[in-house]
Amino acid sequence: MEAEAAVDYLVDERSKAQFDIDAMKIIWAGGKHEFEVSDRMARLVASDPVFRKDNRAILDRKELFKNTLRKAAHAWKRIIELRLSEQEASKLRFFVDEPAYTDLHWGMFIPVIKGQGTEEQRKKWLPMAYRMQIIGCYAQTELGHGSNVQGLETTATFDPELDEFVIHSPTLTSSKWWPGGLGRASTHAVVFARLITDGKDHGINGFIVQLRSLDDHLPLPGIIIGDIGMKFGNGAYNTMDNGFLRFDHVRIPRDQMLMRVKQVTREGKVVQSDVPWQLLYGTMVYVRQTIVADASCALSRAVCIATRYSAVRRQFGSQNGHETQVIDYRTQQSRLFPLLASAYAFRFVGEWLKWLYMDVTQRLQARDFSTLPEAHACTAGLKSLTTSVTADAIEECRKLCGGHGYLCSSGLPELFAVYVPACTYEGDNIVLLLQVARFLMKTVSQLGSGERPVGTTTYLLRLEHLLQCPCDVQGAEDWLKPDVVVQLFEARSARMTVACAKSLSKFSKPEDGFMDLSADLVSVATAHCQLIVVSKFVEKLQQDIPGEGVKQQLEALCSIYALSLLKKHLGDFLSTSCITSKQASLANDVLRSLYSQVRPNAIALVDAFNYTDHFLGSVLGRYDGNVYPKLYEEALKDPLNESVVPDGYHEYLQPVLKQRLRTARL
Ligand SMILES: CCCCCCCC/C=C\CCCCCCCCCCCCC/C=C/C(=O)SCCNC(=O)CCNC(=O)[C@H](O)C(C)(C)COP(=O)(O)OP(=O)(O)OC[C@H]1O[C@@H](n2cnc3c(N)ncnc32)[C@H](O)[C@@H]1OP(=O)(O)O
Ligand SMILES: Cc1cc2nc3c(=O)[nH]c(=O)nc-3n(C[C@H](O)[C@H](O)[C@H](O)COP(=O)(O)OP(=O)(O)OC[C@H]3O[C@@H](n4cnc5c(N)ncnc54)[C@H](O)[C@@H]3O)c2cc1C
Repeated sequence: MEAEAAVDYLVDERSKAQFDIDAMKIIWAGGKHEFEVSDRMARLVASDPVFRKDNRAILDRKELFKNTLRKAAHAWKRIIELRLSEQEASKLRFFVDEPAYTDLHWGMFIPVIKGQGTEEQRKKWLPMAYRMQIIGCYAQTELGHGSNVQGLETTATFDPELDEFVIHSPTLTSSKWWPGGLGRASTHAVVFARLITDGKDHGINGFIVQLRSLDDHLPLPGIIIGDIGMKFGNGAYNTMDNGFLRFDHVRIPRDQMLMRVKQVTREGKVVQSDVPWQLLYGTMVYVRQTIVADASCALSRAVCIATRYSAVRRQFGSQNGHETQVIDYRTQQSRLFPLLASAYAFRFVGEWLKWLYMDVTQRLQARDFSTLPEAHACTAGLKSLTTSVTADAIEECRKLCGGHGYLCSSGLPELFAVYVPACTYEGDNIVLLLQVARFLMKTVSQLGSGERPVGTTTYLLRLEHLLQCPCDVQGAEDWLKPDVVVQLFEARSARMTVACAKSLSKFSKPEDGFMDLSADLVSVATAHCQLIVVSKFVEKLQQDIPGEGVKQQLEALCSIYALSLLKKHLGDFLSTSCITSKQASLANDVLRSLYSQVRPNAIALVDAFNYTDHFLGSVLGRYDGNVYPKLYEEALKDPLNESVVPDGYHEYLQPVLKQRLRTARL
């Protein structure tokens, strides 16, 4: 092959940018300090050979898992040696880019003890967990029930004589099934089980249970445990040991029941504390919030690959003697740029959701529980919306890269396989949207009773106006006015919510209405969540945005985000009479001109994500655009190319070929 020239094939593209890219990098990272930490951690990981990840697709399961254990141990060593802060450590984990048992230990086991344990329990368990002297997981889902948490079957029966709980799996379907880190690594779990005292069932609660010996890692008596097997895709989520777990009358001391929400006294009396019982679901609220922030990362990564490759790839036509860059096709732009805009939109809504979560946490500490329902609805709804869009977008980016997108070396197949379960874990996306719809229906039904909607539902206070206001678009330029767009999204959501509430009121039993109208309720919830994302993008632009041209780029992306949603859900907007068909047609014209505005900035807008080539893991998304020689290099690394004649030739190919010769002679 020809010697490789050190050329940046995207240099011309970069020179077209009309904004200060360094300023945009800081906006994307969420601040100067955040940018600096992220940049440093990305480089640290990229330069460390232990964190190599280009061989994941070809390792067998055992090698893959052992390799993950090695990486996790090495990461932990580096974290201690370099005295990394929590923020730095979590960035380091992000750039290592490999699902591992440590995610559940840090992301769920520690938070569940923090959120549902008493002061005493936190003092006892957290120091060991922080030092990783114990490794924990979150064992809620069972073979028979995941979404329906109240339907879990594992029992925790109090034995007052010995002051212990007996944890038991009474049926096959009560086996814990799915918890990450459970299969091989965890020594402990927070197990969700039915609390039974004196023959009475008090519902679900969390219990800290030791699973494996801290000396030799063997399962403790009465514990049957293992990995649930290979999951979708090679490499991908198979670095994680999702596990099964059965209990045969396993005894734990009474003080291992997490007692912030409910307590069991020495005599076996159950005392409900004054915090809402829904705090039992609090860890899920926390993780859903992190999943929204993560969606913008996965989406931006796929978009970065597809955008760079679309600028490198040429097919047909002629531009100054060259074939056309595929990024210049309007169809490519209309598929790609809304995804680029969504990446930025999800970034900003993720920042806002983090703030909302911190706010609700502080209020809970001060015993103000009033914003909990809204925090639940926002985290559930936005988790659902952003993960569904991101999963579909990764697949769209694969298609945007044509045939080469299907190669593992494009980075997209693995990204897709790792990402799609986000639509299911931490709550199936449809089940979560139904929670949002329930919250909206409740909010609307309480409007007459003087209960004031709060936070993201405040717009429902202007219900009368929103139900009849015409859309304020006369000319195409009106579509660029943020207040016009926000009001339109409010009107669509309000009208769909009220229409559904009216249909529900016709049922004598509300549960029957919820069953019958569930598909419409999901559409209502989606409309409400899209309104939140649009509004938070608009609010972000009302802040001080430093850097030449940065605000203008973000304004264009915000309009693309909103108008492409309008185009996609035109049926909603037309059927609720929120807009006319003439206005819809104007919106389409504006979108085309916005795509032209973004086009020269596209490469710089994805460079602003500041992803290293190591993190992207994609030949197509390389920073220098040097795609073709690298595709060859990657192909030649495949084990199939290790020998010129394949293994199996003599046994299976040659005889067939010879037989064909004989047949031919006949
Ligand atoms: C190799 C490298 C290693 C590097 C290592 C380096 C070291 C590391 C250092 C640092 C690293 C940090 C790393 C951190 C990484 C973090 C990553 C985190 C990864 C996460 C991975 C995820 C894995 C997946 C986990 C799971 O899936 S856990 C299981 C999740 N399960 C669910 O989500 C179940 C879904 N079901 C439900 O939530 C509920 O059952 C329901 C659907 C809501 C129904 O509940 P039910 O009570 O039956 O229903 P209702 O009657 O509808 O509701 C009653 C009432 O409650 C309200 N409600 C419901 N939910 C909530 C809630 N969550 N909060 C508040 N309120 C709630 C609901 O609105 C109702 O209210 P009303 O009565 O008022 O209407
Ligand atoms: C990769 C991965 C990692 C996981 N990690 C963990 C973990 O660490 N710990 C843990 O405890 N769990 C974990 N889980 C389990 C996960 O939380 C559950 O799978 C998830 O909550 C969905 O529940 P389910 O499997 O019961 O789905 P089901 O509820 O059985 O869903 C099946 C179908 O039924 C539909 N459906 C269900 N209920 C309704 C309804 N009321 N109305 C309309 N449609 C409905 C759903 O939309 C879906 O289409 C993990 C799962 C995965 C895939």
